[in-house]
Amino acid sequence: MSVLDEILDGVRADLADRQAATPLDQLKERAATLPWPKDVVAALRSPGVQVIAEVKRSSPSKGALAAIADPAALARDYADGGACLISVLTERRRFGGSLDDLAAVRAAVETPLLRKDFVVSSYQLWEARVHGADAVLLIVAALEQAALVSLVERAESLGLTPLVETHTAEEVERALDAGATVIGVNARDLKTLKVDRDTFARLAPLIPDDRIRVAESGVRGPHDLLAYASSGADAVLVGESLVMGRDPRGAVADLVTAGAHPALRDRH
Ligand SMILES: O=P(O)(O)OC[C@@H](O)[C@@H](O)c1c[nH]c2ccccc12
Repeated sequence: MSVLDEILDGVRADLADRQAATPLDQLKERAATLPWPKDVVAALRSPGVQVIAEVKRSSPSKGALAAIADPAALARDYADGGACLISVLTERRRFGGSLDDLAAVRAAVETPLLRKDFVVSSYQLWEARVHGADAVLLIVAALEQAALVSLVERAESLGLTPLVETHTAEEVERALDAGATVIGVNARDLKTLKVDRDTFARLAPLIPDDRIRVAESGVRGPHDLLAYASSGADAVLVGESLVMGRDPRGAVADLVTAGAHPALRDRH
């Protein structure tokens, strides 16, 4: 069984518990009282390379990364540093996250938020909405094509922008067939956890210019952002190097400054 399969088993078990505790109708009623989600596509289309900063306590590859006692405070640092989108891991077993983290971050910042989890059911889209997300991650490798297509459509109908994550040429094809506007290329293979920073450069040419290309994982600092930018990235998604550093606000600001270099402007 791959790491991804193991994660998905745990995700489904936790999901079943939450579904037993909170009926879908209750989530729908709460969602109806909330403002419409923010326009994440517009935020990602701003000039230059945008920075997506991630709140992540641990990972299957490295174990514990950072305690993050106060995710809201970290998110405020990310927002002050100029992040265009904040990703909040909500998976509990391997990443140490929760929907409470997402809600706490929502209460603290105006920046658009991404629910980062292993979404396998539309119930999780409603949860994302109710806890303040504007975007959701959909991982192609975790979903049958029919499920991917319906989750993309359902997310959009709830006002949530799907970030559709790929790792191979075939997965890019599936993301495009599913109608994804925002396509992520993860340098990390979720089946083996290996990182290959060349993955983005290989797959980016397969993604048409009218889509938004997000390079995910492995960004250690501005030089990695610039390398991804030269291969066509519109945004980079950064976790580990931000949560492990002493100055997350400064680290985001340095990335934002690199991404705002005049040579990288007006890519769209
Ligand atoms: O911590 P990094 O190497 O900067 O990577 C961030 C992000 O790309 C990574 O957390 C991630 C990418 N895709 C995922 C899917 C699920 C969980 C986590 C992820």
